[in-house]
Amino acid sequence: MTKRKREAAKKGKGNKRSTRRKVRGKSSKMEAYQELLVWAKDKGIILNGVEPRRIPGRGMGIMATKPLKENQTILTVPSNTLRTYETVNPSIARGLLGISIHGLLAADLALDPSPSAKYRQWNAVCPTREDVWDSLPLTWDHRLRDFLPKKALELLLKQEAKFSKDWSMVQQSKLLSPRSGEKEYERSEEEEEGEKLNKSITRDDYLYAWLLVNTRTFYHETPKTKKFNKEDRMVLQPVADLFNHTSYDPSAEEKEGNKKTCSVAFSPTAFTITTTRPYTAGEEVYICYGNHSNDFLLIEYGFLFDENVWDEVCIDDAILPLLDKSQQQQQQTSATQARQLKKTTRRLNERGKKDPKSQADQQPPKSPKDLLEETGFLGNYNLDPRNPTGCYRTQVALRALSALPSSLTPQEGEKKFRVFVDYGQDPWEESPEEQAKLNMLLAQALKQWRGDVIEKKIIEGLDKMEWKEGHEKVVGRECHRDTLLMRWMQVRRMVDRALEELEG
Ligand SMILES: C[S@@+](CC[C@H](N)C(=O)[O-])C[C@H]1O[C@@H](n2cnc3c(N)ncnc32)[C@H](O)[C@@H]1O
Repeated sequence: MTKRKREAAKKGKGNKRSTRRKVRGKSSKMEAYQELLVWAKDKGIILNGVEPRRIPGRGMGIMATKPLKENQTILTVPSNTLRTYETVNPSIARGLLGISIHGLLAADLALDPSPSAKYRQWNAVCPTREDVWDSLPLTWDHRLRDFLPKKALELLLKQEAKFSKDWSMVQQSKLLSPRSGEKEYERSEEEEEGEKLNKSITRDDYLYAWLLVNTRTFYHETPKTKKFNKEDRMVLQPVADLFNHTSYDPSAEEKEGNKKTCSVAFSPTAFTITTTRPYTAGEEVYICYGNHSNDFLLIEYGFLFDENVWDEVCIDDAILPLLDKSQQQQQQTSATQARQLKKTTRRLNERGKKDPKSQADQQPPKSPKDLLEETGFLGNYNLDPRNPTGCYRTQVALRALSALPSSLTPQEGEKKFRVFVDYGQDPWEESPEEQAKLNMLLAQALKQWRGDVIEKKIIEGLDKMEWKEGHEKVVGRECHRDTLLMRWMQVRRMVDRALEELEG
């Protein structure tokens, strides 16, 4: 990878999607959103001082067209315009009993051309299949999964399992199979409706619809949806789904770029979006999809923030090798001790004496890993901008690693560790040297991880791939690898910040 490209990736440039989108049929998109406005007005959707616009790098978004005050309702979407499980074509709903609501809405989008025609203006402003394939890792070459951070990979595998379940229900339903032979009897209206479905959809057609639903639905709780699992209480909302996401840090009111978003509310009659601060004309108006890390935003929404106060990175791959190593050492020590004890016992037996050690004393001492497993603290260690030197679980793991070797007996070590975990007191705090040792332990683990994994395995690994599209050694698309590289630059930044704190 050239220096220029790497710099571009670092700065978050080189995003194919934004460049291509700017070039692709600008005027047709302009018309599309204007048509959407006419359509929305006709449906009773009220926009007050805001309009959809193309935003470079973010597809469509919502802009203030005039100065807005705080607490101003800027969008009202009547409930009867929502696409819900109840608006799904009845033959699809009947054919997919038991599927998730997500899967059902996706089937409706992919299979039913008549509501698609009804929502033509809305469909026209949705991201294209190419946009979705550029940005969402579920569609990427599987070999790139080796280059995803641990949490991102876990999320992706869960998402894939959900998708596969829904797709296999669609495949097993009769909705895709062509009917054999003409029916002799007169068909009912519903059967005729069913006949109109687009039955030849492929996995990719369904995946596109499924990912559109994934990125555009809103939580919707009504007396009827309350009987569903939380994740099934979802609806699609035309126009409201054009709001982009921003994060907000309530603890840093004055921080630049830290914008309050709008509030979203729903009643039995409508969804409303209301400003929570003033906006100037021409400013993009965001909502907040939740306090999400960049791994989450990447897998679920297909983008990364440059600065994200809710970001975090899992450092299990830095900490778990330390725990494994200390467990191996522990096992070796225990084996040596057991051999010595056996010898002593044999000698005592030969002399007709009893072994003075009780059975309890012969139990091998617990390793830090055993202790963490026993107390529910094994794994899920994270760094985040709010806790640059590791989350509470990381602090627990460091204490388990330090307690045993630094105490006279394993029992004493375990007691010290349990004072921290069970009683919330920190014996390490009393001694600056001990505190410094904990910091050093973490700093060493992070440096090793940065060198061996982030630099060598990931960044060099991505670099080694041929960066020219179409070359046989290429894995995935250039924009996919750029995104991965960008993510790892962010991870490395978080690690460096932690090292500054730990060593500074
Ligand atoms: C609910 S839609 C918002 C409208 C969308 N931009 C569009 O063109 O239709 C969610 C998608 O918008 C994009 N998006 C939302 N917030 C973004 C942001 N802050 N930066 C970049 N892309 C964003 C992502 O592609 C995400 O999957």
